[in-house]
Amino acid sequence: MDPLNKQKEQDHLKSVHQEIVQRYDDLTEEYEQAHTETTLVENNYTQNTKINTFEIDDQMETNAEVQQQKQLVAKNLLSEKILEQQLHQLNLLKDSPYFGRIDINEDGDHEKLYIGTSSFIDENDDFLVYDWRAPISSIYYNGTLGAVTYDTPRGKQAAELTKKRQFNIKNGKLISMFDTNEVVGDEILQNALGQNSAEYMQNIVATIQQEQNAIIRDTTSNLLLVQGVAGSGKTSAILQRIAYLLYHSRKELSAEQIVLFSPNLLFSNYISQVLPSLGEKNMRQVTLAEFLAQRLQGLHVETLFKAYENQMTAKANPHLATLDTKITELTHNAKISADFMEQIKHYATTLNPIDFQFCDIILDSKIVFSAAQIKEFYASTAENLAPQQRFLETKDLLFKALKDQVITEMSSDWVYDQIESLSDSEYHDYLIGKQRSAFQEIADEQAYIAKQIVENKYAKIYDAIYNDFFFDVYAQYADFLQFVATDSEAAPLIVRLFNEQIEMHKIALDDCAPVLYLRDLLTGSGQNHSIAHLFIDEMQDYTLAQLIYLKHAFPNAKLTLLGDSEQALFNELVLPADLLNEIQSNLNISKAKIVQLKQSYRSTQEITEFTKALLPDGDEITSFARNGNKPLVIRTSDRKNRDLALKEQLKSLLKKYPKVALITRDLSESKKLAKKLQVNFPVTLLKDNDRNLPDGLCILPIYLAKGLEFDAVVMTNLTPELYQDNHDLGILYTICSRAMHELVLITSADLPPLLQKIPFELYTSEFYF
Ligand SMILES: Nc1ncnc2c1ncn2[C@@H]1O[C@H](COP(=O)(O)OP(=O)(O)OP(=O)(O)O)[C@@H](O)[C@H]1O
Repeated sequence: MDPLNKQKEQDHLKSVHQEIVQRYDDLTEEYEQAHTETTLVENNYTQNTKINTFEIDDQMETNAEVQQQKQLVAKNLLSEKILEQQLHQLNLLKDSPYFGRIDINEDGDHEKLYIGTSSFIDENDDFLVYDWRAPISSIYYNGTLGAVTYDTPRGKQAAELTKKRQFNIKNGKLISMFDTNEVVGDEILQNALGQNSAEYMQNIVATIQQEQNAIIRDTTSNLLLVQGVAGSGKTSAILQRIAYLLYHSRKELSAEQIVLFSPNLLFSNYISQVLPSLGEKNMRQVTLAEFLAQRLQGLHVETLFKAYENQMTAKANPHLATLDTKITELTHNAKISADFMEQIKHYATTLNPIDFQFCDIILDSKIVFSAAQIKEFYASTAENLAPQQRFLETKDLLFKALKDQVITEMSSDWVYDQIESLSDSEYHDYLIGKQRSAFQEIADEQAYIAKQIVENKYAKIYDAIYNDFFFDVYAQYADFLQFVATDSEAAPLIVRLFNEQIEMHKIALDDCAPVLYLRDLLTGSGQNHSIAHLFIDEMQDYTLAQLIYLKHAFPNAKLTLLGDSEQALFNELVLPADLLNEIQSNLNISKAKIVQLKQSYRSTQEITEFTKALLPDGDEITSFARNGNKPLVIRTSDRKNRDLALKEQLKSLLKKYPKVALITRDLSESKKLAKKLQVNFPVTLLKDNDRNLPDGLCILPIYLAKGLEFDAVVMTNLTPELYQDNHDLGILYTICSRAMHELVLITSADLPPLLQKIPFELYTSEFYF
């Protein structure tokens, strides 16, 4: 780079930086002032609310004053919030005002535009920095030098791109810069990818690649299916996409209207800093286990991890399979299918009122409303209504009946006796919030208290009606199981197994989506209409039944689903195009689009070439030209030597890297290894409720490593017995592809069949005999 150019850029940076610092200081002052003012008004407001409100005139006046104060506090808080947000953005800009520059000729005008995480406009209304999400900034990501176009509200605008420059700026200092003709040049990307693994995922705003940009800037698809190979930036791209959508639809969309389903809690925490680093608030995050547990309160919901562990144990010990495991296996494929959900729908819409599984509403062992009575209420509603409307009307009838019951009971003797026995202070407690003048006579006052006493007695019944406790969805689902399996000899066994689990307050994962769907369809509950975008990461781990339920639960949400079928641990592998068709038709979505990402960024070229070779169609994956050591495959004569080799490798890797992971196929193996190694190393054994990924050696089962990455990954006990079929391939591929810089595999003397097909030149061999 010409030193003169560098000097010019340094001077430019200095002046922009100064302006940002100045604005930051001014705004901090403004913020502090606003904060003091809010505290003052708030104090004033609490004083005012303490004013005696007994006299009616005073009360009216105070009310008006309080309202005014309240509005003032709300207004001040809002402007404080806005200032806080601006300060946060300026703080990010202070550190690195921009990362790119584009020079364009547009209709004869020559312009230099600097691109950063948010816009910065000076006092003359000139853009010193353009937000990376501004339409014109797309040229930085998409364009090579020459003729380019970008979107404007008036349609496409043509321009000529004459220069594209990238900067590496830290703490307001220019570290390096490059001119490039590529989409986004290699040097900066090389630099970003060569770093050590960090506690939190970094944003990729400066180096977004063209194919990722297509995902980020898509605003028209109702279903965007991203199928990308391991490490291709799927997660990175969707987090950038969320930031983009928030910018693009600033007025209609807030972070609270976006939900991301993440694979585990470690992952949720790992990605939690990306949006704040882009100046945006985090979306809501939830794991499937959390979501289901929240909707099936009172039951212990089987997690995906538990189901996987059970599968692993069953596979390792086929001779131990019980009748229940066999039934579970037998019904698994049916229960996770779209057909099953369709049958639920059909059952729910054609259900005869007689078969509705209502249950008694009981208070202190006495039936308040019997199941038969509730059935009658249901039967009295209009037949032509949908079941959920009839259910809601039944609920209304129950509320009305309860109200009548309260009125009847108000004048009963026990209520009268209770009022008589009240102390003065208890009596007055019942009248809190009421004006003396509200009652004409003492009898009115007593009736008012009587109503409260009876209402208190029936509060639990009110809750029970409100929460639909008069409907037994589990009994209903058992009835449905009986109904769908009538032809099968196994029907009674299937129903028995489900009922037994419910009695033990447990539910199998396969039953969750169908049960919830049935409940929602019959009761009209469970739908959240306010969510505008639903993102599902690691979608290959979701069943079609679960996706159908999620679409039902968030009916207004646009879907972005991302995954890699090669990393399927829990389900069968499906080809991307088939997946799109299947999802689109079953979820009934128009405007669907699939984007495939083939370039892998996470690992060194050597590691990617190795992992590619594991897959039957691995040729489609492109590795990124960042070099390192070839993966090391150590063949050992026995378990003792495996352990020796493992310790030696871990010792040397821990000297080189902050984050080293020993990834296993299941939790029991992780536990065994942790026990064995903790004598020699500080070890962290990670479990499914852990959130933090500490430095040093982590031992974890593969399902917890989903979506994560480590400087070095080690696998041991790779024996031909354990790694042979396609299911094991998913496990092996997912583990290997977590490695950024080093990969070590410790095997038995005989290589497992899955490794035998890898060309020798793709790895270094060592022997430990
Ligand atoms: N354009 C990019 N610029 C810089 N780094 C990138 C880019 N794209 C991806 N990366 C890096 O590559 C790594 C993998 O990205 P990410 O985790 O988003 O991939 P993924 O497709 O979700 O992976 P997996 O499916 O294997 O979990 C991360 O370290 C990410 O920062």
